[in-house]
Amino acid sequence: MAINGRAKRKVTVIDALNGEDSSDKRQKTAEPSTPPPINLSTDPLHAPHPFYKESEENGIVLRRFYPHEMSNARARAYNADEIPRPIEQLNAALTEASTQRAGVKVKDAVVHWFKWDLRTRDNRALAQASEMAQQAGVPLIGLYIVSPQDFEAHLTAPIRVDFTLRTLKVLREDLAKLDIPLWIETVEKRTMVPGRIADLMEGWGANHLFANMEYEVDELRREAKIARLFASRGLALHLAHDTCVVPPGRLTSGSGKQYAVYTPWFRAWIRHVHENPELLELSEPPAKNPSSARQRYAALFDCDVPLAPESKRLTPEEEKRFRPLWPAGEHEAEKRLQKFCNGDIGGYDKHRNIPSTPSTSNLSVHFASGTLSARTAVRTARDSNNTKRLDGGHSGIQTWISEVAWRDFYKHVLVHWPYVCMNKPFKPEYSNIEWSYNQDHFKAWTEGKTGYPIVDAAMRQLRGMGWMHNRCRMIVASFLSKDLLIDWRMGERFFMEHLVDGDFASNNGGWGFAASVGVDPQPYFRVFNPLLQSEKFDPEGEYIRAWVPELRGVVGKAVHDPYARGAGKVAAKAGYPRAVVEHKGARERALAAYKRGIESGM
Ligand SMILES: Cc1cc2nc3c(=O)[nH]c(=O)nc-3n(C[C@H](O)[C@H](O)[C@H](O)COP(=O)(O)OP(=O)(O)OC[C@H]3O[C@@H](n4cnc5c(N)ncnc54)[C@H](O)[C@@H]3O)c2cc1C
Repeated sequence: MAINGRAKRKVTVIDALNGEDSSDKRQKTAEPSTPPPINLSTDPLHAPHPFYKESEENGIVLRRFYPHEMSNARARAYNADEIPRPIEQLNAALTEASTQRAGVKVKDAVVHWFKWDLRTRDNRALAQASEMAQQAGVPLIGLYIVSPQDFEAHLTAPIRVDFTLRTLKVLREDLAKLDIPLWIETVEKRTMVPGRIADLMEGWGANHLFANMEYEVDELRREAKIARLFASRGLALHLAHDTCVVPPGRLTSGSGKQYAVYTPWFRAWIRHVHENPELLELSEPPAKNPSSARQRYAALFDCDVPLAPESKRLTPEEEKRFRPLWPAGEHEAEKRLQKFCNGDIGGYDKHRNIPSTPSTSNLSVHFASGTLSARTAVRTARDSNNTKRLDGGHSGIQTWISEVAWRDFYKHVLVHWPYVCMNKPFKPEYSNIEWSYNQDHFKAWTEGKTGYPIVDAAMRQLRGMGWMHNRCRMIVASFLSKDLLIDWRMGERFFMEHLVDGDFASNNGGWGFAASVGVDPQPYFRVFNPLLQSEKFDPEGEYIRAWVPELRGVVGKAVHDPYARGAGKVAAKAGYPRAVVEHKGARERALAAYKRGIESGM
């Protein structure tokens, strides 16, 4: 299936280099123990960005897995269509294999590869796999690969890994009721995943593999590799669009360009869904396997869900704290969605910015893990409205649907501007800002000890729950990148390492917005004042007192700024820190640094 296709391409840099694309080469050679060599070529497309050392030394570019930070020229070459995007490379691989794929006969079984689509209901590729299996009268097999190196490379938080493994248990049980086995296997080296899947398929006598698309760069490149490998081994790979309501690449402006601004994009999104109602049609869950599957694939039904890799394991205390907060599996997602659509969605537009009230859906973990599809969510919300239009009727429902659409938006961005997935900001010139790497300040931020109560409450919520309210995500991201002038990518990384709902596109998009380096961002000269944000969105200080016990004894509005509002003694006695920076001065410093960086012309 070709998507995001482009009729005609200019002569590309790749062509000019006789097919040598350093990023592809990296995929073939990168072994985590030996970082890829630094190419200090003077060719601007291959030379690193002048600040590449800072990004490596501060854990932003993981050299165990990836090459150095690319030059701005290389990012711009993607924008100028001079370097093929990973999605285009995947489409090319799928197109190359299309004739061969069409000729592949169904043999003994059909396989669905679960990734971040851990559900049986409304799962596009799973439904297609089931249909093929049914038509051929053969069993369907589920497959899940645990890839510890992907967890490392993608900074997957232990709480997210734990949620995933618990979800796999639910999924395995649900599939078993349909006599469908779920085979779960750990593959230590991520470069070995394609070959291992092919081996498993051959071992099971299965020729067809179905999977849903993932839009991050590593995954697109891996799938391109699988498409080619499968073609060489007489197997067939089928990919479906599932995670977004509108598949990436479908929405373009009047002049044929991808949208980089949300509002017109959202109007186009609404129009497109109204014109293509099938986008909100739900897929059938898989059908029951023939009972012979139980004998034939008996060993696959015995498969255990493994423990998390050691570096991603929760402590017993964390397990006790987190697990009741985040019940796993698609049934929980369904329950939560129904409850929200029958209740809080009504006041969502009014209350969603108040972090002390449970007014948002708390469904992000389910969207991120694929225990809930965005289609089901939008459709359920729409059906609880008094109109079939997504932009009509109840304003709480409309607003919620428009928030779910942000998730689509950031995935569309990722596909068209893939270098955002390679540690580059959407606007390459924002790479030239001279960030601070002050470790004391960064530590104070991560620990919720900056002396700014709203920031500290939010960071402690993140550590305490593995989740943070959206308003607070914006406040702490702005504080890190502007008040502390710390490289926003350190914050982006810290979020991924701690969020139960960590999703690359939404996290990167959110950081890009708040740090003013992303697509459709806050202008850089708009710097959140943490005190004003605190007074506006937590007027009574309930959120602050819930998460910062040192300030529970502070009465009234002093809780927003205890040392400046006469509550210094209480705060100091309870051990609450003084502000690490003074906001007004920090703001001036940030404005100057942003301006200098943008105007530096690198
Ligand atoms: C700096 C920053 C980092 C973020 N990192 C992530 C992340 O890693 N994973 C993640 O899912 N969301 C992220 N978000 C978006 C948003 O904060 C969360 O989706 C939201 O707080 C989740 O709570 P909820 O499910 O109750 O949301 P609701 O308010 O109920 O919204 C419903 C759903 O819409 C989507 N959504 C809502 N707001 C946004 C948004 N601004 N961008 C993208 N999708 C949105 C989410 O899937 C969410 O579950 C980030 C935002 C910022 C500012």
